[in-house]
Amino acid sequence: MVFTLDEDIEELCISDDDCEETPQQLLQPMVAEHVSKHRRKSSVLEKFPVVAPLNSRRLSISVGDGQRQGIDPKILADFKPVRVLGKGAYGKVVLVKDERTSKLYAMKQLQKAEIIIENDAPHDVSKRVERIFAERTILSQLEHPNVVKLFYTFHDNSRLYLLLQYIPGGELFYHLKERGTLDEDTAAFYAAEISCALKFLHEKGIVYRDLKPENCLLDANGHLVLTDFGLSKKSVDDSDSPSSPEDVSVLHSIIGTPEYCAPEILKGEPYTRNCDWYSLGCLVYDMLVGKPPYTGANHKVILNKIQKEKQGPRIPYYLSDGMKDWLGALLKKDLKKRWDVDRYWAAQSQSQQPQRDRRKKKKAGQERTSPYTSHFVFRKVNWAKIQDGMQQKSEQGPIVPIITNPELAENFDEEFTSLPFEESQQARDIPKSDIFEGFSYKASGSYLEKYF
Ligand SMILES: Nc1ncnc2c1ncn2[C@@H]1O[C@H](COP(=O)(O)OP(=O)(O)OP(=O)(O)O)[C@@H](O)[C@H]1O
Repeated sequence: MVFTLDEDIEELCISDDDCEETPQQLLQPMVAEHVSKHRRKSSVLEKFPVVAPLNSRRLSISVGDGQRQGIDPKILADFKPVRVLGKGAYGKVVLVKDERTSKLYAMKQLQKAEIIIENDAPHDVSKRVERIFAERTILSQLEHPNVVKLFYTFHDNSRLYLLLQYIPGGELFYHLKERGTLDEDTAAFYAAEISCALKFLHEKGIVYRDLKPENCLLDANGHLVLTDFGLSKKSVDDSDSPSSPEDVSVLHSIIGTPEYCAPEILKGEPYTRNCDWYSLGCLVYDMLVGKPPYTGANHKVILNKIQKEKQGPRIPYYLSDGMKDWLGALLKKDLKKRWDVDRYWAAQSQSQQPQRDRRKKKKAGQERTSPYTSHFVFRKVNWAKIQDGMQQKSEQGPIVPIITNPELAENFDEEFTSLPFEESQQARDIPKSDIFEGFSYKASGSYLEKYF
């Protein structure tokens, strides 16, 4: 499945003024103290109008509103707010406690008035609504140890609410601030857990598209959990052939954080699920070096920098040869030369390989056909254990968050936890809108029992 981005990307020209660093500076090793001082948040997705694709339809929602379905809908009064955990484009994420069961959840609140902006073109509004429904629908269909779980959704006159599994270890990069950079084995550990989550999503036809530090949380045992599916896309089929005519132009959208974004997306070209592997390369580069390969305030600046490099970013000399090789294979700016991880995930016997692949291999072309999971950087990784969830259940990760009391949200930034949550209770009513009808959802009884 190939997607395109229809963002208003202006004509892009290479200008020296846009570049903030020389290649030499890029290659300099960074002292941990320096890195931690300079580590910053990647840019937050702004609310900006989007143009709906010609043939876009609102995602069909299989589960109706609670009342209509008789599913015992939740209401806001069922939950006591405990602390603010974070902020997003349309509202806050608040740690809440179920008044009846005392269970903790992360409640993502989205303000309807921020979504339905008066004077906005109707298709812009419907595009935003579509994304919100997509997050709810996609999450309700997923069950993976490295993907956040969704338990309930509901709405009232002013807001939409997603009741998510509370991930108490906070953002991975919160811990990185204290450490500066990670060693290669630790980075490979997180890379492997993210890879399993991405592979799982891709197999379900979902492109995540928003891999960035803020969306990588640590659970109580130090395992990585992906959150925020507000930009992910589910395709009708999961084929990856760019030549399929109905594939192109299907999904148009805006990507929020340019630093971790694949060049084809920044250029507004068709893209595939492979864009997630480029983002993983950027994220791991950031873990090891202290910043992503290309930084800049907007798409144009970053794209200028990418275009200056022939193949991909220069990788610091102090990384091992194995890590340089792995990063280089994922950070190829040309989609055709980038490692097609989904395709070459594990070793295949000769007979399993399509005729086409074998011919390519003989020609020793640019495309990498070696199995991803057997790469040298993953030599200490037990893939089977991650994939069946045993590692996440029975072993601790390399960074174990300190949690004396989960209600204290000790691993979240004070910038958020110090915010009064009362403030987050004020929101403008949108009484007469039925655009959000069908949003409410409750996970199955067995699912709820399994995870609580
Ligand atoms: N399940 C969770 N458990 C704990 N904290 C969470 C959870 N989900 C989100 N957070 C915190 O809240 C922050 C914002 O959440 P999220 O990214 O889902 O919101 P968003 O509105 O989609 O943000 P954005 O506009 O950046 O896409 C996260 O970076 C994280 O720190």
